[in-house]
Amino acid sequence: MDNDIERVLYSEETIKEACQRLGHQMAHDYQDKNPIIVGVLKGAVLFMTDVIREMDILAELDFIDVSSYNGGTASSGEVKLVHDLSIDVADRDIILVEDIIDTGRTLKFMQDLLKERHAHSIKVCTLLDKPSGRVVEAKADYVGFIVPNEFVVGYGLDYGDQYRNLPYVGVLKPEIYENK
Ligand SMILES: O=P(O)(O)OC[C@H]1O[C@H](OP(=O)(O)OP(=O)(O)O)[C@H](O)[C@@H]1O
Ligand SMILES: Nc1nc2[nH]cnc2c(=O)[nH]1
Repeated sequence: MDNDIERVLYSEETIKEACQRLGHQMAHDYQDKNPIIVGVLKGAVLFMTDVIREMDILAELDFIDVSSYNGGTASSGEVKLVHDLSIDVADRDIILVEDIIDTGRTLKFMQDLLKERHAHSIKVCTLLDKPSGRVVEAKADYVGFIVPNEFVVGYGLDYGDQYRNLPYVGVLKPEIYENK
């Protein structure tokens, strides 16, 4: 799998430092609020499990599965709810945890859903933010890294549902796409 990577953008060590920074900041901001921390499947799984270990506060965890990339490098433009939350979010403080914000469509979809369900507050923590990809307005409150306009994989992020288990974030060799 390592052989398919052209360039590492964020190493394991760099990601660990970002998880500590973001986790400590959120723990400070959410002390005594008992937030619901919502991981967005599947991409945010690795980031979510690492960042919550840096948060020494009471919190509930939940997951939502939404998808719009169909395995390729371009957004289909249509966000689908694959699996819903299990906790009622009404009057609760929500932290959405994402691996990446690119076009912003996924985040907007989830924010609209949580607002409809009367969440008390909604904040967003993302490992990666790609502002150059935006199609709709979307902003995160806690950001690990601003990424260049490239399709990245690893640490939860996939290409064709592969590469999620790489411990770092990188860019694939061009021939991997060409051979598909
Ligand atoms: O800002 P956007 O352009 O909407 O892209 C961001 C979303 O794309 C990826 O999810 P994807 O739909 O690929 O599902 P996955 O997490 O299961 O891989 C990623 O995990 C984000 O949720
Ligand atoms: N794997 C991956 N998924 C994405 N979803 C939105 N942008 C990206 C990206 O750069 N890489």
